Amino acid sequence: MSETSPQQGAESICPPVDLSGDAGWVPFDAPSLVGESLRFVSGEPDGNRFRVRYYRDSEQHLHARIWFGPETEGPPGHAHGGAVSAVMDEALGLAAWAAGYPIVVGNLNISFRTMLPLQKVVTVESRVVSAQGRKVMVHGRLFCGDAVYAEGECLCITLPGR
Ligand SMILES: CCCCCCCC(=O)SCCNC(=O)CCNC(=O)[C@H](O)C(C)(C)COP(=O)(O)OP(=O)(O)OC[C@H]1O[C@@H](n2cnc3c(N)ncnc32)[C@H](O)[C@@H]1OP(=O)(O)O
Repeated sequence: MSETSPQQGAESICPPVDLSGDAGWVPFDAPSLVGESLRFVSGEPDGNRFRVRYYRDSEQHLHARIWFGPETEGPPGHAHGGAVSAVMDEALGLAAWAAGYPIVVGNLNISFRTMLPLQKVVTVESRVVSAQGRKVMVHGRLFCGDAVYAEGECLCITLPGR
């Protein structure tokens, strides 16, 4: 018979982090646009996985301020590539929605440029670069200061009837 020690299942919650936006950014309410379904990345705003806030700038481009917590670990002390990809999938897909295109992601190419240390606040910036027929291309970059951690090219496909 196994017993649970007091430490097990009682992982401590990391302290609050500053996810405030740049001057001129306006908070973007993703659930009011796409519903409450974005729980995988955005669902635990005070947890130890991801903490995310979305903003739009004066040109309506979507930005995400994101903290990668200890539960996103891949290589020791650094974020898992899947965690980075999940963030890019959500942020770049949401950028298309925010631009007026009801889409799902059809193809996502990520270049991992630099290993991302855990418990760091970074930014994802995005641009809808083209829209032809049902295909909407969104480019994005995950960075902090001069350090670029990942770049993404996201082909979004509009859903008929939405
Ligand atoms: C709610 C807010 C969510 C925002 C953040 C979350 C983003 C996500 O994670 S979405 C979930 C992950 N994505 C998915 O599950 C999508 C799964 N795939 C599908 O459902 C379908 O393949 C779908 C809808 C993308 C396309 O299928 P379908 O509607 O039959 O369209 P289809 O005719 O195949 O393709 C339409 C056009 O897109 C192109 N296309 C589709 N997929 C791709 C692809 N992977 N690569 C290149 N081109 C593609 C086709 O070539 C076609 O082009 P054209 O019009 O020039 O002939």
